[in-house]
Amino acid sequence: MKKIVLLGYMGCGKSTIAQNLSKITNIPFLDLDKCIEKKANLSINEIFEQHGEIYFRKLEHEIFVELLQSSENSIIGLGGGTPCYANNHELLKREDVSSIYLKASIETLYNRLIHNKSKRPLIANMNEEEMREFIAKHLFDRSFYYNQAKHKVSVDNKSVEETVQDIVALLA
Ligand SMILES: Nc1ncnc2c1ncn2[C@@H]1O[C@H](COP(=O)(O)OP(=O)(O)O)[C@@H](O)[C@H]1O
Ligand SMILES: O=C(O)C1=C[C@@H](OP(=O)(O)O)[C@@H](O)[C@H](O)C1
Ligand SMILES: [Mg+2]
Repeated sequence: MKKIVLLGYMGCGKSTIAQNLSKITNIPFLDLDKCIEKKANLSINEIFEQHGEIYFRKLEHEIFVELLQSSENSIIGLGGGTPCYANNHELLKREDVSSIYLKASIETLYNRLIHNKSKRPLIANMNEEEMREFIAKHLFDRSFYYNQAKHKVSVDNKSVEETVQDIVALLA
């Protein structure tokens, strides 16, 4: 049983690539954020608003562990913070896990997130200048955890299809 785990900062393409990689490989995909929303019956924003981030991180860890324990092969798209809490980065090293860091530049992340921030509570209320500064510092702080991944794929200036092909080649 193999788990292909996609990780990286908000906006690097985890959810999108997981879905497209699944189409090419016929391996079922799961988006951890979607699994969390289903379990809580709340959106990510509502979980942060009603219960706070610590509650979110606890749920995120519990469901990540649950997904890794299933006997099925799967592709799992993590949330941007998953590797950075509850020692989840240690789970990326498991024998049955192929962990892949989708590495993006600050510019790439900013350009993708500036039009996609409303459902991301950590940046939803930031203006452009605050967001650019936040991403730069937050990515730096988190890079230790992202670099625990077994593999790294740059996503800058690549189409979804090109990134999927990079991952297929990597796993061959
Ligand atoms: N290779 C790519 N090229 C251009 N835009 C992309 C690419 N991959 C993802 N996107 C876009 O970037 C945004 C964030 O993608 P998403 O999959 O939600 O990232 P994550 O799950 O890592 O936060 C979405 O609008 C998505 O359509
Ligand atoms: O970086 C983070 O801490 C988060 C990233 C989000 O997932 P995406 O990376 O899919 O946006 C989601 O888990 C939540 O908003 C927290
Ligand atoms: Mg996502």
